[in-house]
Amino acid sequence: MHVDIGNALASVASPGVSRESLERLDDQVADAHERIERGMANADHGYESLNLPQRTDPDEIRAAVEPVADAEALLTVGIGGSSLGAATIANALDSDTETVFLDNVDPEWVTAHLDRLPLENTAINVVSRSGTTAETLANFLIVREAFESAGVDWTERTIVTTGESGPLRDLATRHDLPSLKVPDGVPGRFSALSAVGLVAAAVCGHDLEALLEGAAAEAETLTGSLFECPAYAYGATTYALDQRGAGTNAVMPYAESLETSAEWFAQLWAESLGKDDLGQTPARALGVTDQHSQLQLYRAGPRDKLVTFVTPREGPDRPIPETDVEDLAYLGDATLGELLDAEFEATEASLAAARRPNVRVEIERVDEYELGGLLYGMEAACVLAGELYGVNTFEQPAVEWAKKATRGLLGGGEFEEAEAVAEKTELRVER
Ligand SMILES: O=P(O)(O)OC[C@H]1O[C@](O)(CO)[C@@H](O)[C@@H]1O
Repeated sequence: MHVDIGNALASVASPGVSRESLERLDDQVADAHERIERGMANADHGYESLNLPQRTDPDEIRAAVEPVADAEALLTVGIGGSSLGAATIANALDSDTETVFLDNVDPEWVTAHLDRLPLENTAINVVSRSGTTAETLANFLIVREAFESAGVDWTERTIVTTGESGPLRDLATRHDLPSLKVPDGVPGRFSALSAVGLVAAAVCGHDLEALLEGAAAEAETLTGSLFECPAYAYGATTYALDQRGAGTNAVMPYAESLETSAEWFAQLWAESLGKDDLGQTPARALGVTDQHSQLQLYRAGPRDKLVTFVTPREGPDRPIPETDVEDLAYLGDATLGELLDAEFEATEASLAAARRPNVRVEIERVDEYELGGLLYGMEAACVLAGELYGVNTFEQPAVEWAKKATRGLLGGGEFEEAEAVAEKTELRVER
């Protein structure tokens, strides 16, 4: 990926970061890079994520999905990092395989998906590192029941990706299901370039080697300076802007195919950096659509955010037909791609003109190689930012409270968190 931080400089934006500040910060980047390199070399928890381009075995993944490689549809049952990486890749790339990601427990929504999928020709990709995530297991039990009710042998259509032990590992063993292991030392939000993210890509027929080669090429750019490494330029600049008041990072891809990547980024950024009262709030946006929605706030609201544009340099195009509507005649001389590019450049300039910080992240095009580089680059940026914040990037203790409360509310044990739910302070305003 390529990064342009020009519109984040103090000479352009407020909040902004001066070149001098970036040069001082670069010393911390160099120290952080040494810790990151050491962590990778030692395969330390979390840092191991940045070794995935070398660790992941595409042949092992293809072998596991071989029984369902011809599936008409793929149903992925997982949540958070066990779904978003796979969804980012699947939703970015064209495939004849219909993909559905069950990463919520909305009964109407789950039922609607199950009712319309051709279950006899649908593969089930159930993913959970722990194997105990309530949403994933509840949805898997419902999916299994739906297959049984339809007379389809779910054991012939299911691939399991999970940890070394736990209920899902037991299920795979009991039913002799094709299974893959969630790699040790890789938190879910950093696992897109492992079996967790690549089983879906394999079933969809995507080029796993190209995804990993793009990631490996991005890994080669990791040097000790933000002025030489795009990932570190992004991680350091967003950190510096947050330190200067940009507490929100609105990620705005200018491609429908990259919309899910903003959702994936949101988990990566929030769950990695949101600790010890620190962290930057990721907001999800989409270009051009949000120029007619959130741009008003970004350009004229509080000076508390930066906008991260993610844009492919090239892609398929389509001419706009001529029109006899005089005011719109200029459109007939253009293509949709030219309109999209003009709108992106205009919006980027619009923010700079209002001295609102923004960063441009570019990839050549939306293909496996470039996507692998983007995923890896943002992961490396996040690891660097975590080093600069001084937080524990790779744990997520704050999510456990609600899990315990949920379990307590459903009679799954005695949890004081569940009691706290009952003590909610109310001030109801009824219609
Ligand atoms: O893969 P698992 O263990 O089902 O966890 C799913 C997701 O839930 C979390 O643990 C947060 O609850 C995420 O970090 C993770 O990606």
